[in-house]
Amino acid sequence: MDGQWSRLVEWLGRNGMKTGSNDLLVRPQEIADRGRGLVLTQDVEKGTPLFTLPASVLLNYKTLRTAYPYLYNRNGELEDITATQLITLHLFLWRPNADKASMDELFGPYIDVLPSDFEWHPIWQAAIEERRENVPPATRAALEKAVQKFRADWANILTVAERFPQLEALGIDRSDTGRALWAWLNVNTRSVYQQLRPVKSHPDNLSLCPVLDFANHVPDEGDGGNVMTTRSNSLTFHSAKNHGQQAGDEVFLCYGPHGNSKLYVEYGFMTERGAEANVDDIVEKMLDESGNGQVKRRLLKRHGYWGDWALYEWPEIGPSYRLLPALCLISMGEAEWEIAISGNRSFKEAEADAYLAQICGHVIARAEGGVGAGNVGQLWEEEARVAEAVRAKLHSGRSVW
Ligand SMILES: C[S@@+](CC[C@H](N)C(=O)[O-])C[C@H]1O[C@@H](n2cnc3c(N)ncnc32)[C@H](O)[C@@H]1O
Repeated sequence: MDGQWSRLVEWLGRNGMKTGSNDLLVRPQEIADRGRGLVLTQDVEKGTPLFTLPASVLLNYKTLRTAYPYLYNRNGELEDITATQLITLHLFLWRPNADKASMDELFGPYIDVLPSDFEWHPIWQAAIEERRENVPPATRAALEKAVQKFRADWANILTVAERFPQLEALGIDRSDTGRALWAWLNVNTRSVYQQLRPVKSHPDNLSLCPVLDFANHVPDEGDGGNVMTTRSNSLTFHSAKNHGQQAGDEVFLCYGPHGNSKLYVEYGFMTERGAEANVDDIVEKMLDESGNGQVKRRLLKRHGYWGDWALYEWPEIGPSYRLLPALCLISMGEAEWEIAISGNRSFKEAEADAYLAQICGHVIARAEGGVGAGNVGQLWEEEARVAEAVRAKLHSGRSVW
């Protein structure tokens, strides 16, 4: 890593980044159970700028334009391929072979420090090894969705490659799905949101960022550093705003307010913070069995209360609030429910409590059969724990809504 890091810093310097000891205040280091992480090279106050990446060293659809100009329209936007797919294609083409350096003239020294494999990642195990762990239903559904997303992205990359002789000439090995997934997982586990297009929510708003992508996740936003971008698309990483830190301390980034199921599926790791259990499958079944299932489904969708029903341990023990209208619809007439949802009548919480207790029972029972090692075991254990906690709160007579 030392040699690769020196080459990366040298490349960053050549491309306009300030890399002096007072400009770049971090270096990568192996951290137990987290792979590599970023550590401080000196003591810092809270909110200190740790480094600035100029726009030219960020790997995104804008900086790839010189390599694939024929994929862009007159306004400089991608036409037939998404940013995720284009970056995946670029990494696929320039993945280093064995111990050799990447031959990419644009981003070679950066591509050299990307992870050498993702064989430990659940999406890899599902998509390449056809291996499915026995995980809770919502985690399984999310995993299948991610595998489908990868397959669709790879299929479109190949379709585009066929249409453009310039791409075909680069010699894409269509059968090398593992190489494609290596590239795709790099994008999906390491890119950060960066607004590159006028529309904030556009899916092409993402960049792979050298150095920053060594930062590991921390659940509390205030314990992680802050990413600030400028109009010229350069990016500065500031240390945590909650506290100062000392030389040798790890600096983190909060990847978002994600529960362990999402962290497991998307990033392949979990934290110790706050168990949760998604109960979509159980509630769907209860609604169907209560009669008029299709009408109830449409009603909940129309009012934005369909799905994403969960039990939480953090920041407070209880169900997601959106579960209340869904559970009330099990026993209420549709007309009566519409009056309640419009705010003109309140929901009957006592009835919802009874259904919630049933749901907790289901979660606890299914977790008994769901054993597994490591992360998988932890997912099941957390489901049971949160369901027991919610049930205990119900039994104590405290309101859970
Ligand atoms: C953006 S990279 C961070 C750098 C990475 N550790 C490396 O070695 O290159 C994201 C990956 O780091 C690991 N990771 C991040 N935060 C973690 C944490 N809090 N605990 C364990 N692993 C973590 C996961 O493998 C995740 O997919």
